[in-house]
Amino acid sequence: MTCSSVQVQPYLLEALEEKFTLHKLDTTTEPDKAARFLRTHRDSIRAVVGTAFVGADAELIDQLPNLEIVSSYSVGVDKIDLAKCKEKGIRVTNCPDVSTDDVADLALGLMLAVSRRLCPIDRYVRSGLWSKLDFFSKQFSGKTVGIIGPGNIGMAIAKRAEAFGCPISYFSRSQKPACINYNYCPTVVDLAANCDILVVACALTPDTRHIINRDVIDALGPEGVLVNIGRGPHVDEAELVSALLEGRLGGAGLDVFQDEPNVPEELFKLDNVVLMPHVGSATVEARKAMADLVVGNLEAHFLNKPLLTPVV
Ligand SMILES: O=CC(=O)O
Repeated sequence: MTCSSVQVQPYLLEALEEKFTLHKLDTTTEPDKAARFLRTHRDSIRAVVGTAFVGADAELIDQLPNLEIVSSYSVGVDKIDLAKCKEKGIRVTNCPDVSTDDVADLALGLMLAVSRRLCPIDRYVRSGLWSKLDFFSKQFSGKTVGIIGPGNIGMAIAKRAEAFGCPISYFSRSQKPACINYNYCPTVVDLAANCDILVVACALTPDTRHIINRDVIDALGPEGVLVNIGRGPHVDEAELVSALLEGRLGGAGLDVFQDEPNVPEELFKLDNVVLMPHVGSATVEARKAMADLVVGNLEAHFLNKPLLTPVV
């Protein structure tokens, strides 16, 4: 089995080591080392454990002739070549549901942090500027929240925002019966034009890449806030950065970036932006439950039992 060890809890590594023969592919080291690793282990590897950052692309899959399953320590499976897995009969599992509350909590945290300017005001206090600080911020309660992708996470965000008295609008390809109390917008531009805070909560697919483009940003406007807890490539980052620098967008709360771990440096000097290092699901509780699913899926596969959370 191979495991990308970036951002993996010791708990998961220990469980994998106890139950399987684990080879750790450290993707942060030089490419030569990774190539050597694959040459050494390619024939014995029957399972890959991926993460939200490193999955199994066509190149990796092609190098592993005996690969049977990719068990991802993530909800999103955008780093796995699903078509290739289907074609080769390789099973794929992910970790749905167990981090929904934590990701939704972080989305609300980002909305509150940007609206109430929590980070810059905290910095003023720490630097002894209590009496001089500009402490005014914008109300969050009652603001219209627009959700792109009313799936499990999107609905958990909506439910929390409703408790703050926020009317909810949403965009998805079709109207959802579960969203009967929410306002449906048939396009993302329409949604952006009709909300104060726009949240990206959909899966990353070829259709949703750059779903936040210049037109959407302009429709959200200089008072609008963008929150992204989805994936970096959902947003045209160059457009986002210029809109923020030019004051065409009111603010942003970002947990994900186009080229992680690289964050556009221009954002560092902006007080209306809150930056997180892709940690939506990174609570001890959620990551433990995710680790249990990764191991449970692998055990089920090797015992010929039904997978717990199959994707393919
Ligand atoms: O981004 C995190 C995940 O997909 O679990």
